Amino acid sequence: MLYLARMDVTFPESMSPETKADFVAQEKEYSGNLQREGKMVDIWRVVGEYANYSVYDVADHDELHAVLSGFPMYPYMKIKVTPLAKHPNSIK
Ligand SMILES: O=C(O)C[C@H]1C=CC(=O)O1
Repeated sequence: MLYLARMDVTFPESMSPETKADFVAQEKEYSGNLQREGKMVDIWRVVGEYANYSVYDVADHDELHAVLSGFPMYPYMKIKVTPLAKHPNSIK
């Protein structure tokens, strides 16, 4: 099943730059692994915001929840998920 997720990240103002940098590095590794596994199909930055749109190809809602809640930044994210179905006009 395909899902579109929008993730907005907000760190507490009290978080140190070192801790933020550590989260960014952990996130990059986790995200890279998901992409290599084919579970994250794409990820795009929302221009001007600390947010992304990303597309997931996973078995079901439960697997998506496991993937999303595994992000190191998960406690600092607001996530909105939209399930995707094939559009009848798609030529792919
Ligand atoms: O930079 C971000 O958008 C936050 C984070 C969420 C997924 C990911 O790969 O990075």
